[in-house]
Amino acid sequence: MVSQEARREPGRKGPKPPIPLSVLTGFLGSGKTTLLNRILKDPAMADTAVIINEFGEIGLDHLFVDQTGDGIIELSSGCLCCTIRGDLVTTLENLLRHLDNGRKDRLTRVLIETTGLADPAPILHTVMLHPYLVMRYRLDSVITLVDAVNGFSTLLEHEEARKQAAVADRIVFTKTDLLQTPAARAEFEKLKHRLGTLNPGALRLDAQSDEVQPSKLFDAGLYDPNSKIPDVATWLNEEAYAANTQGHAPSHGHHHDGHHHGHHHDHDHDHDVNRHSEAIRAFTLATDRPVSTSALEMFLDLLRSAHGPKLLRVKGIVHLAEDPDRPVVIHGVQHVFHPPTTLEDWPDDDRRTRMVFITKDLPEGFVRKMFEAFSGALLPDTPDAKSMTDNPLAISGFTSPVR
Ligand SMILES: Nc1nc2c(ncn2[C@@H]2O[C@H](COP(=O)(O)OP(=O)(O)OP(=O)(O)O)[C@@H](O)[C@H]2O)c(=O)[nH]1
Repeated sequence: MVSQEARREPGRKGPKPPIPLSVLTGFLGSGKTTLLNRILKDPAMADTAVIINEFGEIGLDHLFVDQTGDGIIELSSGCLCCTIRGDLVTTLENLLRHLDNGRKDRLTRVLIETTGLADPAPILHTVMLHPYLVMRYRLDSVITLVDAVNGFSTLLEHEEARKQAAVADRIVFTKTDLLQTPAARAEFEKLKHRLGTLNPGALRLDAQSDEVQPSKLFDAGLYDPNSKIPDVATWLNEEAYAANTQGHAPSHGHHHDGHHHGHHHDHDHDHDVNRHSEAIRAFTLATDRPVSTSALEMFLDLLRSAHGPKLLRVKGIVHLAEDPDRPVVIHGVQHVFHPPTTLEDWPDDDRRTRMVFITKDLPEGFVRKMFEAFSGALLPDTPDAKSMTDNPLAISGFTSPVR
């Protein structure tokens, strides 16, 4: 699987390396087509297949994308995340078929542009859950465009926008050239602060600067094709989560459901920003203690079966008790986890188990307690482990298989 790719020597026979697949998302009018047009001119984008999802009876977006020909595939008459996932599977299969039968020479990456209202998770699931596609494609980056002018109010008002921001590996600010007034710039600061809570680990880029290039947008996955040693530190970016936790005192972790702040424009305090987005949290768990394989499986199984929809994104590297020299990498989007990957070695001296979480309506304390019950204090009758296994709701989670 992917770890084979990391070990592959040029010219050696074996399964073809998986093709990186990225998702370009962002709210309505955030500038997806504009950015796409710009990066498609870059020679690094040659041999990229772009799948554009239209929503509405007559697809128009492809008319505005400059490049024509084989590379652009339009999927219309529905939204990828809802009704036309089958079309996406067929399209991805056809691309492989063309590659395998020689009708297409090279396919270096696939980029899927979603509609502005799409939840990216089901699109990622389409690939992760497909037994063949998951072998031939690997999830590389989720790139989320955020309008610097309207982004703050969009985040406040639209759940889809918050989800798009929360699952991103890259956040690209668009329209920063329009931040002309002090008020607009102050609003932009609030937007950045809010994004820091939703998703502290994503690399931020400005569409108006030269930094928005394929090399910065892509290759955000664990595996850099140019390097044999996976860059786990960059991939997890756990320091960003730590800074985020320190920056937000625990007393701000709760929200006031009974009190809705209808007007949010002139409030800058965390409690006032938005009661909804407070439900999305980003945090990290770490432990020095090796984790047994069964404990890891139970923890993940319970999490994803009982709380799957609340796990917007989970990434981690785990020190297994049974195989301490070969860490296991986990990666999940909601209830769907990639098959865990075993690395041949630790990427650096840090051999702790580390996991980063972006959750919705799932408090950090709950996940932490559960993790401690299964990992740290795994002795059978510690109070935490006991309370977990005594919980009938928790037990029901054990029944579904870990992929
Ligand atoms: N000033 C400025 N305008 C921008 C920028 N990026 C995009 N726009 C403009 O914003 C409008 C919307 O951009 P699009 O690229 O069509 O946005 P989109 O996300 O593809 O839109 P939908 O497909 O409707 O979701 C267009 O008028 C663009 O010219 C930017 O960085 N600065």
